[in-house]
Amino acid sequence: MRASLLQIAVDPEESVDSRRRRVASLVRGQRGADLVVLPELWPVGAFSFDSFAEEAEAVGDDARGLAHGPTCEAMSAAARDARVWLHAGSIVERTADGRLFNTSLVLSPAGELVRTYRKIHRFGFDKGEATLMDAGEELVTVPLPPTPRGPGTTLGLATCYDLRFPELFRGLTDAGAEVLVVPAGWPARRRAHWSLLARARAVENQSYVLACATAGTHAGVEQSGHSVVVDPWGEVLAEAGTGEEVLTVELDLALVARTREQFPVLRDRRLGLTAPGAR
Ligand SMILES: NC(=O)CCC(=O)C(=O)O
Repeated sequence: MRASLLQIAVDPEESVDSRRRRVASLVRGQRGADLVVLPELWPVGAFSFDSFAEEAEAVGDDARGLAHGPTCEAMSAAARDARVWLHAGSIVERTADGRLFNTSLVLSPAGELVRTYRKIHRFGFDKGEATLMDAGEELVTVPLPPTPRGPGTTLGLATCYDLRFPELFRGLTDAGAEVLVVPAGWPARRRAHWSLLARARAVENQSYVLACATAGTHAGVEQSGHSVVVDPWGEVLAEAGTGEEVLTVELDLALVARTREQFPVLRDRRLGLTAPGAR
């Protein structure tokens, strides 16, 4: 499977509208890839808390006749034109009852919104995202069908701060995920954590990790960049620098099963142990 990660620069000089148009054209340029991945909250910026409410968008539902917001519309058209599966990163979703979520969108090569994932672990402790948004409650996997180039696979979805919670990734692995996709807006000052955790999640789950971050500086927070693709053995297949960049990588999907068979660490788990006296 050919995957392209688009590490998008989010800077205050560019309006949300023009970034949306620019990113749509970058996605259109990825024809030939099977899967394209964008970062977390790239339209508005993951740390632009003051703009969350203003830039919040509806997530539509064709079956119920509910219109899509502008990012979903633009990404749907771009996925269709490029004929790629598109993990369009995340947007600020506003629900009909006015709540906000950090919601990832997965679109098919026909431009159909097939799944959404609402970020489960909100970042900010008692500030920012953690106070402005509601938390998702559901683990999400997305089956991708085989292509003329190779077999199908199952994506497991997580977003940025989720990377610090191994139990979420183990849940995705138990649900069949083989390729863990992590859009992020990760600050440069914690870049060492980002790289370490992306490799850790790949090694412990014997899965590919596609971790796609933003570049640039917004709301005074310099972004890490360093999007990275890690294989199930923990090898870094490709890593971006700090600027806007496209990483294109060929994934040998059979390596997931081979690694799990040859080094069956997942089979050796001891579940249900408790400390003496624990209730
Ligand atoms: N947008 C985020 O979730 C940021 C996470 C982060 O900065 C960290 O975990 O460190």
